[in-house]
Amino acid sequence: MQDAQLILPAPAKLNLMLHILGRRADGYHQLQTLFQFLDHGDELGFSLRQDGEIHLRTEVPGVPHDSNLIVRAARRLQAESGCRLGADIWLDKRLPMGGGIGGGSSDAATTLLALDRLWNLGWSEDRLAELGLTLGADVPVFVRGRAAFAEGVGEQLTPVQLPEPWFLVAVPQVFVSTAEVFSDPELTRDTPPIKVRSLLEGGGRNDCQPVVEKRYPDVRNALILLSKFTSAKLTGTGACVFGSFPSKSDADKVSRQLPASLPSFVAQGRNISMLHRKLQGLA
Ligand SMILES: C[C@@](CO)(OP(=O)(O)O)[C@H](O)COP(=O)(O)OP(=O)(O)OC[C@H]1O[C@@H](n2ccc(N)nc2=O)[C@H](O)[C@@H]1O
Ligand SMILES: Nc1ncnc2c1ncn2[C@@H]1O[C@H](COP(=O)(O)OP(=O)(O)O)[C@@H](O)[C@H]1O
Repeated sequence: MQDAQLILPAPAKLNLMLHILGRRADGYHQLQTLFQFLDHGDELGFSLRQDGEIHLRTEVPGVPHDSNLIVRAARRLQAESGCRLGADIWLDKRLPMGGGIGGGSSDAATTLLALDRLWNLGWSEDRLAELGLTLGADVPVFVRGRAAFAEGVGEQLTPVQLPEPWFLVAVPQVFVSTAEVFSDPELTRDTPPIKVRSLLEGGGRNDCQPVVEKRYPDVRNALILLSKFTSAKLTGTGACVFGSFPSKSDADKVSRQLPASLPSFVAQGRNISMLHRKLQGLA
């Protein structure tokens, strides 16, 4: 990482609510969800290579080099732009994988924005978000970096201004498969659409929660534990669960009361992602 020319964050996100409205012919689900960023995330370092090679210098257990979303994002941007330059990339992985807080998607978005700069491509945000969508449904919101109400499969984004409370995010030690949750016959798929203006802070439910609670007792236990202190909810398809607090010290206090078997972290909700705040500072 110390050899990197450009070091950028890849923040986590929360789905403050997630409704499932229906299913498209291709099996993908139509959602309404509210994304807010957290001031906590991975960190990536980038250095230019003249030989066109893309090398992720950090090993990620369980994820082969070529299937890492960082490498896939870099190679896709290279192919689409016709750029002959390459990159060495380092990753400081802090976010739990498969946690519903978007670590992989955020890493991919940070890679797209970093290499657009490093390779001097001058791509628009629209073009980067469109390419991002081919990598995953959550990549566009990280490319745009603004808290948003999302519709479609998560790619139709309406920026929103939300309160920025402190969140306690508990991390049950299980891996939840997004595809498995979405293929569960018991999943609610008929929630009526709501209008963005009718959304209240923290309002709305997560339609995936009953299915995930049933399949993963550790997630259910985490929700029960956190519910003793505040209203607790699942983010995305889990496994992480979260609750909000008016101050960091309130959140820290509850974090200290959770059992050692349930790791957690405290972070502030942000309407502009820390990636975009850093990029604006560099501009
Ligand atoms: C539902 C969300 C909410 O944030 O869950 P999390 O992954 O964050 O938990 C995301 O949109 C997930 O996005 P992402 O994790 O990028 O999913 P993808 O790789 O695109 O899809 C994984 C699998 O989930 C199913 N899938 C995903 C998104 C969607 N709107 N409908 C689906 O049916 C599909 O079976 C797909 O093959
Ligand atoms: N850079 C990456 N970071 C995390 N996961 C990655 C990455 N690249 C590929 N993956 C794959 O994506 C899966 C989901 O990752 P992640 O984004 O952390 O979860 P979620 O979508 O639940 O928030 C992981 O299990 C892993 O196999």
